[in-house]
Amino acid sequence: MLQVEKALAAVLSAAAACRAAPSAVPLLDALGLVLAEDVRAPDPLPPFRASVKDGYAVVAADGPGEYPVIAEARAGDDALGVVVTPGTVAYVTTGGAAAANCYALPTSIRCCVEDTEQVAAAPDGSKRVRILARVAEGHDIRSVGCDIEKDYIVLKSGENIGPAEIGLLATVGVTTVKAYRRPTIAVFSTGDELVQPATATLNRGQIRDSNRAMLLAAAIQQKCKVVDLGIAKDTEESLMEHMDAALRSDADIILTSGGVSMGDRDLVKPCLAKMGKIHFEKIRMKPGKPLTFAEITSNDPTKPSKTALAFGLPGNPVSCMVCFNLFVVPAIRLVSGWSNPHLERVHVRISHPLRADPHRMEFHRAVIRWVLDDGSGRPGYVAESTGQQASSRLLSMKSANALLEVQSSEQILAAGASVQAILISDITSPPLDKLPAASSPLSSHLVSSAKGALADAPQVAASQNAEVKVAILTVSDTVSSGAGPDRSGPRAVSVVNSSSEKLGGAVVVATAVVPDEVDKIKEILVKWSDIDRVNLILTLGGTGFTPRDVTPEATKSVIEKEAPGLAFVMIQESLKVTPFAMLSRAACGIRGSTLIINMPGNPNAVAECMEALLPALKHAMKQLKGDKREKNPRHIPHAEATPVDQWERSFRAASSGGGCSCDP
Ligand SMILES: Nc1ncnc2c1ncn2[C@@H]1O[C@H](COP(=O)(O)OP(=O)(O)OP(=O)(O)O)[C@@H](O)[C@H]1O
Ligand SMILES: Nc1nc2c(c(=O)[nH]1)N[C@H]1C(S)=C(S)[C@@H](COP(=O)(O)O)O[C@H]1N2
Ligand SMILES: [Mg+2]
Repeated sequence: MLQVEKALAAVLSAAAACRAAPSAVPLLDALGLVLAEDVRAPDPLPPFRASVKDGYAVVAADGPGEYPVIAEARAGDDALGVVVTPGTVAYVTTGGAAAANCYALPTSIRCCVEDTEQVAAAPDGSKRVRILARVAEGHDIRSVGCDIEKDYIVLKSGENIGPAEIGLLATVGVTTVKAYRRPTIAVFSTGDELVQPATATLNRGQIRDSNRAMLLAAAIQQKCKVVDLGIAKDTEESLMEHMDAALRSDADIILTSGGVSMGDRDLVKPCLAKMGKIHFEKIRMKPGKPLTFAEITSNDPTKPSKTALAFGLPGNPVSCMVCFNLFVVPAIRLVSGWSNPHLERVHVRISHPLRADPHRMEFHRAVIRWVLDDGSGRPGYVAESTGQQASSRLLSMKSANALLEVQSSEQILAAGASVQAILISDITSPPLDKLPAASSPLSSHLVSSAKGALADAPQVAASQNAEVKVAILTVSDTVSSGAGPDRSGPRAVSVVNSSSEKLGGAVVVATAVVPDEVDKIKEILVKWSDIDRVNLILTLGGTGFTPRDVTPEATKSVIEKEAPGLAFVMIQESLKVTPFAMLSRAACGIRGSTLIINMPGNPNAVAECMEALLPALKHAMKQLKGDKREKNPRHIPHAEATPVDQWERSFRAASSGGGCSCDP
């Protein structure tokens, strides 16, 4: 079975080759598309010296006083011929032209009308005004091109076009733009048991087809054109007919659901094999294991050869939808020109215990929301499960805005543990009557739901009472820039959770990702140590020899006492795994009552290093808390020791013929 990451990599490499050619798109139709060209400003903005506010153009040297108003330049006027000379002023409005050729001298605009007083008109009826304040030259004037310079590249190829970008295109006069079109997606369901959703009465053995409507909606939500190809029977003939129809529809992506597992009439895979190349057909994930991915080619002689990405999604509706989000959405994004097609991830804290699957990574459906206190005393995201997670139970997808990535393990993740959440929808504020009020600290909610949820499971203390509060810092330019997923952080969370008891009741209370920069690393180490008072910080990555590897330097600059023994043991044990372990310059040490341990960035390294440290970490944690009883396990308390004359003892040993190392 393929790992999820490897499967996604296979999908993305195929999708990259299928990227649709860019085409000219009218301005408003470009919304949501990806730009396929750089866009330059043909002229400066503002094209003339413009007033920032409503007020008066004055000669700066004149200063406060009463002056005749000789002209008016409103927004839209060209203000040509308006010349403000010493002893005169001109009324201007925001955006009104105040170009240099309007005024004889370098002038300033005293824009705040509030800094002036209207006075009675002159006997000849001309307007006069009292200026109350002195102004510096150029004050409140937008110089030519101060917002956008001529020839400036306002938008680059590869950028997503949202409303602001549409505004920028309009600003520089672009009304048709080159952009990547969204793929066309053909959808059909498979299964003899399926009937149309409109079927009022179901005969025995029949179920309504839910997946097709769901996938069509999901594709439309991704701004794709869709082709609805109905329901295929569980026969090779019907399946091939639907596949051909999908290719004839010029679809870039074909989505089928059902018939990809081990059943004797699961015929989608053999059909895909006949029509093209299957890239993979089983994934180590839950739900969604039977997902099949292929590239198939139309052999319609009347048309140029066309290759389409074919996803054989599992029949169970939840499996189908989870696979759509994890694999089809990134493929759509890449075909549509996105440079980073990955789904957005956030770290969340679970508000009740979660049992991990022992064999496969699980994508647990959840509703995440932002709360003022996520249980660690600080604001953060909290995740509520959508309940029973059977892959046939579409209710477990209802309202779900995230998939919690639960690494496979024998453990139960404690309430309050931190996991990575993959965003699959907007984070909306749920109806308050459904969830505890945002202000109530999560901790009270944690304890009640933990007690109820898995009474028989070994309860680990909820985070705020945790014996050992752990924080995990992923140090990586790649992950912090969003160019790739954080594989080490979630793995470290899982390792800590599975070692919780051996660590004396450890819970991950905070996770973060920073680039390989000393200041950024130091800042969070100091905050977690001095403010949040966590007991143990694990940093992941940046301990090697590359120029950007600076985690040890950052760590040494914040620790007060070194703990070289920990680094020694990690390397010693790691050398049994890889000779490259000698390349880790990991540093370990103590700041206040916080132990900071650098670990290598390889996801396996965390488990390997934690394994090496476990025998002594619980002891170390207790010592850090000042637990005086925590001495060497073989410690003989002074009070009980019978006084021994150490010299006498050595003399006797030496003179008893036992010989001594210093004897000639
Ligand atoms: N379009 C659909 N709408 C609703 N339910 C469906 C749909 N397609 C399949 N199912 C249901 O999903 C379950 C699995 O269907 P099927 O056996 O075809 O899936 P599969 O791809 O072979 O994967 P697996 O059998 O491992 O779930 C069945 O209970 C089936 O009735
Ligand atoms: N246990 C263990 N230690 C390990 C590794 C590993 O995979 N497992 N990777 C090694 C490698 S390849 C390097 S380059 C150094 C530094 O890795 P880092 O720069 O990600 O910290 O850690 C080394 N130590
Ligand atoms: Mg099946």
